[in-house]
Amino acid sequence: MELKQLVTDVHEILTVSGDYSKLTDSEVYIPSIQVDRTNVYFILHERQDNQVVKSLVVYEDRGTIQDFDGQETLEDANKVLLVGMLNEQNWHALTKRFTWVKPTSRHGYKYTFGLGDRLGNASNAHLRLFKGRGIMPVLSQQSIRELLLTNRTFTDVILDAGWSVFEEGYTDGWAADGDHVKNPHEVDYAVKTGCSMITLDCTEKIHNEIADLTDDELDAQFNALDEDLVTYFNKTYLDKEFQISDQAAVHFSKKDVEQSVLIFFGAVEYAEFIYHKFVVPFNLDFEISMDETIVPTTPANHYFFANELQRKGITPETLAPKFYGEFQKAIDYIGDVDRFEREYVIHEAIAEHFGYKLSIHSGSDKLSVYEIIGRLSKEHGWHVKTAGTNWLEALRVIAHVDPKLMVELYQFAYDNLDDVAAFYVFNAQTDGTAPKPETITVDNVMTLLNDDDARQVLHTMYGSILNLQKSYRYVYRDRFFKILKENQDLYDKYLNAHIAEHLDLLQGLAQTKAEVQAKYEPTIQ
Ligand SMILES: O=C(O)[C@@H](O)[C@H](O)[C@H](O)C(=O)CO
Repeated sequence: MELKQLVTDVHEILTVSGDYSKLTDSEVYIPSIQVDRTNVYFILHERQDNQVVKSLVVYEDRGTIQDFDGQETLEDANKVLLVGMLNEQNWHALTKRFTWVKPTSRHGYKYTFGLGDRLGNASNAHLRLFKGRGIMPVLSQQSIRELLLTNRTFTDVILDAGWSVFEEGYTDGWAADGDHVKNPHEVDYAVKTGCSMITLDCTEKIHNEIADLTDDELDAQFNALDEDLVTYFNKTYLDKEFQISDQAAVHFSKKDVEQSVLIFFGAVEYAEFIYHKFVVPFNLDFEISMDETIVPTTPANHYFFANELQRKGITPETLAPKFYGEFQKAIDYIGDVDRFEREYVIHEAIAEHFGYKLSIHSGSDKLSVYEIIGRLSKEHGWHVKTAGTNWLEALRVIAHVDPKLMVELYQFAYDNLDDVAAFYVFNAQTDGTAPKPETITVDNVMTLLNDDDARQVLHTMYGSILNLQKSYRYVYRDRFFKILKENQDLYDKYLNAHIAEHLDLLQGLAQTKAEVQAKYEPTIQ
């Protein structure tokens, strides 16, 4: 790029008083322009080999610009024009000048939505969709499992999202979720790399095996606890009914008390430990999740958990119970929707009573229940987490642009599904109903992205696909990213339709799955 031309661009920006629509240089990405007195910052988009190459342009006082890392600079009177990469040093320098570029707590935002961008190239499209929607995007939301499988770090994830925030000029606030962190080591890592939020996954502290005990065995284990605990739990809960709202009450039978204690109390104590070690000292936005366990969280379990947390002085920002029915990855809700609604009313009342919001995990594609969640949590707010399904939208681009490659990817994913057996639990893994690869051709490959079982196979196999090597070279990764880079507009269109379906239902802009599908899906065929 021509530095003198960029100085001319800066002067033009400074003279047009905020109306950038007629800027001469079309490589200046208009949403990114920031002017602070006579300092100017923007992202330059240069087209090379059908791809957009992005650079940061800074025009600042000579005395202050030093903390940026420039590849090229040019002096202009008492100013310096600098062109640099979208790297960590430059992002930190920008966050000192524009606080909104940094992730922040969800506290005070009524509706928040986790986007889980596994590839680091979906946030621009997401931000364009979220502008003006009144929902805070948790752009950076990755589980430790995803980091391991994609070979990324929390720093990579935050930087990818943070640069998109700057590029799109998104000043309304965004968050970074260290998702499904399970032990102090992982929490520490999330906190120190700048996550504004953690999701403490209590799975390993939840004793599912208790649910299989007979009544006598349950009773014996409960009564083997120290006497003061047994007395306290019985006195507080046994045969008590807690009226938590006009519509909702929670009653504790003997079994409810004993199961709640033996299944969940260890997790309560663990949450207390993490709270004092990390949440308070680092002023973290705190979510507690118990969704990836085997036993559903009954209303009694949920009330018990929340009440014990409150007794310890802990109010998380959000809490994710395991709701009735199945929230499997990358497909719609499985279960009786009416019963889901009846139980959701009680979970919502418990959350409101204790002062936090419900968090809906594995939220991608749960279009059959979003109208319910949006309606019942409208007053108090909600947090919904997608489960990395932007990856499937990326595969939709591959299927569209290079169907032969997509046929190959599916064959590979299908044949190597054991790779993810230790990471994910899902139907398609076990029931053998996923389409047989020999039935998939370049002509029907697109159907994979709309087939539940095929979606699950592809959704979970991202790590194996991206990291497969032969002779020390990636087999798919480079081709995959090249296609995405060359077709970012198509990818953005798919991303937009996918997430917009969720948001419209949650926001009450549509009432049924069929309605949002009819609205968005014809646009992505
Ligand atoms: O694949 C993952 O580990 C994540 O996408 C995970 O499913 C996600 O963070 C989640 O659980 C959201 O509910």
